[in-house]
Amino acid sequence: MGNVIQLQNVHWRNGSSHLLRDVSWQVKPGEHWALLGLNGSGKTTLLKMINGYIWPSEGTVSVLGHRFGEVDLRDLRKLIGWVSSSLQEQLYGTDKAQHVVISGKYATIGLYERLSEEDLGQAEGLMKTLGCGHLWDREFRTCSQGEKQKLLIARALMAQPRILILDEPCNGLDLFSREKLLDSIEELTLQERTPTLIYVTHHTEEILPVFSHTLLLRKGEAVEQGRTEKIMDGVTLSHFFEAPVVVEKHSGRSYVRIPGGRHH
Ligand SMILES: Nc1ncnc2c1ncn2[C@@H]1O[C@H](COP(=O)(O)OP(=O)(O)OP(=O)(O)O)[C@@H](O)[C@H]1O
Repeated sequence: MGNVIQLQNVHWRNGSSHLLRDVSWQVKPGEHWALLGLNGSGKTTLLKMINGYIWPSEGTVSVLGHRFGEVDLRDLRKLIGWVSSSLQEQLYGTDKAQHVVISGKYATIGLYERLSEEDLGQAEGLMKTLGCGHLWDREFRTCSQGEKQKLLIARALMAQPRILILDEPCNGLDLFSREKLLDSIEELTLQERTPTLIYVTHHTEEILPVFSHTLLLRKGEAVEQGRTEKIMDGVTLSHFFEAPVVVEKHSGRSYVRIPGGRHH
C-alpha cells in the first residue's frame, strides 16, 4: 500500500508571504500523527493543502495515492474528514444530536429524510464508541463544547473517511472534558477500520501515545518529524520553541514547562 499522505519539497507562497517552506512529509498506513506548532506556524495552511483547497507553488502533494493534478478533488475530499472546533458554532440550531451525526453521511448539514435502519445503527454505534450515546435525542445546541466535539467526530466518521483530521479538538474544554474527549479518541483507534488520524494541537500533553508520530511546524517549516517519543524530548523541543523548556512524562504523555517561569 502506498503512503496515506506524501508531500515532497512543498512550498506555498501567497503574494509576498512564504507560508510553507520546503515541507516534506510522509504518513504511512497504520500511523497516526500529531501536528504541533505555535499560532501562525502554518498548520491550517498545511491542512488546506491536504484537502486540496490550495495548491503547492512548488513541490508535489499526493493523498491516498492520488497525485494532485490527476484526481477530482471533490472525490478526494469525501475520503477526508476534517473536524474543526471553529466550525461547530451555531451550525445546527435545533437539530437533534442523532441528525447531526447522520447528516455526516450525506455531506449536508440538515437532514430530515432517508433515515435508514442502517444509518441509525451506524450513528448509534459511533456515538457509543465516542461515549455520547446518551445524547441521541438532545438538541445539538444544548450540548456542551466537549459533547459537541464528540458528536462532530461521530458525524465525520459516518462518511467512513480514510483520513480524519482533528483540528484542535480540545480548544475551549475544561480539564475533565478534555480528558474525556481524549479517552474517546483513544477508543476510536481501537476500532476496526480506524482512519488515519491527524491531530492538530498547540499542547504536547494532548498527544496521546496512540499518536505514533509527530511533526513540528514552525514558520512554515517542518523543523522535526518522527516517532513521538523521540520528538518529545527537552533538547528537541527547546530547539523547536527556540527557548529552553523542560519535558515531564506522565502515562506516556509529555508536559512542557518553562523553567523559572514565564519571563524567561
Ligand atoms: N491566504 C493567506 N494569505 C496570506 N497569509 C496567510 C493566508 N492564510 C494564512 N496566512 C498567514 O500565514 C500564517 C500561517 O497561518 P495558519 O493559519 O496556517 O497558521 P496555524 O498554524 O494554523 O495557526 P493557529 O494555530 O493560530 O491556527 C499566519 O501568519 C497567517 O496570518
